[in-house]
Amino acid sequence: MLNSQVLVKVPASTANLGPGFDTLGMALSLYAWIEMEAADGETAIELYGDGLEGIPTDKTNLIYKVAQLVFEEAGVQIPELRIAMYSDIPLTRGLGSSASAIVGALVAANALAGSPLSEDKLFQMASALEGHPDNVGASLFGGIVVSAWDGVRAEKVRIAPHRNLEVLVAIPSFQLSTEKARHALPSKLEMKDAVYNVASSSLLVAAFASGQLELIPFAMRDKLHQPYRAPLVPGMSEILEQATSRGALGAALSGAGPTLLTLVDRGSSRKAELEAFLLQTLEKHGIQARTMWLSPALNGPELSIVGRGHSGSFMERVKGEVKA
Ligand SMILES: Nc1ncnc2c1ncn2[C@@H]1O[C@H](COP(=O)(O)OP(=O)(O)O)[C@@H](O)[C@H]1O
Ligand SMILES: N[C@@H](CCOP(=O)(O)O)C(=O)O
Repeated sequence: MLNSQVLVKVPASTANLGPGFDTLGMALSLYAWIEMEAADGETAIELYGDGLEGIPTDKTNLIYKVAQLVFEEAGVQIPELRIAMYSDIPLTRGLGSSASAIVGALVAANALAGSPLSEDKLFQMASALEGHPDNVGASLFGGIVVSAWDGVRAEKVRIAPHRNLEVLVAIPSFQLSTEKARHALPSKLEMKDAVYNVASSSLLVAAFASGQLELIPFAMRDKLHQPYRAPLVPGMSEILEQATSRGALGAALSGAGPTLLTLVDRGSSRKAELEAFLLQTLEKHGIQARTMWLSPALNGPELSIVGRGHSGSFMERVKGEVKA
């Protein structure tokens, strides 16, 4: 049965976590909301929130296009849509905004069509659309997600994050597209660097799975992508080298950057020192940034079916002021 109007809250994500390039992802407590319904007239797309300038509000919009792929797959026709989106996830900063938009659109459109597609099917579609499964896996399943995609099929295992894990991100004011940061990568690697990353990434996954947070400083090191991306983010090398001596369990470029991510023990007494270190180091290199304390998000998308005759505005529903 088709639903009339749906609202989806979807988490941001951090990909790679250092050595797990295109493989590891963690959902973060920073969210985007997408509301979708069949439009009476022409398609209308409303964007709320800061920093969404430049995102198209016509049928070239990513959310609209992804929704149509779901309808095609499901064999239903809903060509005209009303879409509203509000997002706290900064765009093009390495916090998975595109993955959140894709996952939110897939889940919303599937719900609108009466949920004909399985969660696994949505994961396969999301991985193919994003081109790598790490961000979309985290946004879709929540927690820490280890995934592998061979270009045809993606498989994943979800790990519940340790309750003491906290996340501090430093988000530079400049944008860096994933596409540009992927172009900085070499086409060939030394065998010793590949071995280093297989070892680090495997150890990191085992540390997360077994709750051995004390292994994170050793395991969260990378020679596969971060050294090549460091010139794109002034101050990054210094932060990655020194963060563990300033109170972090580990530090990494978040996704393709430019955001820098540190994992922190929730009970640490050195949080203020670490935060100041991140901001001062970036500032020393001429980079304005803001910090945010986040937690791993334990769940993937939260879906509400907005009943007919509902009252209130989209933003009131986002803020939970109106019961959907
Ligand atoms: N809600 C959205 N609606 C439409 N397009 C979006 C939305 N969110 C992100 N995008 C697209 O994704 C791009 C950012 O993706 P990307 O470069 O991978 O960075 P990141 O995913 O790290 O924020 C934006 O420039 C925009 O084109
Ligand atoms: N594994 C990808 C992750 C990109 O993440 P994003 O949040 O920057 O889109 C990569 O490192 O290129």
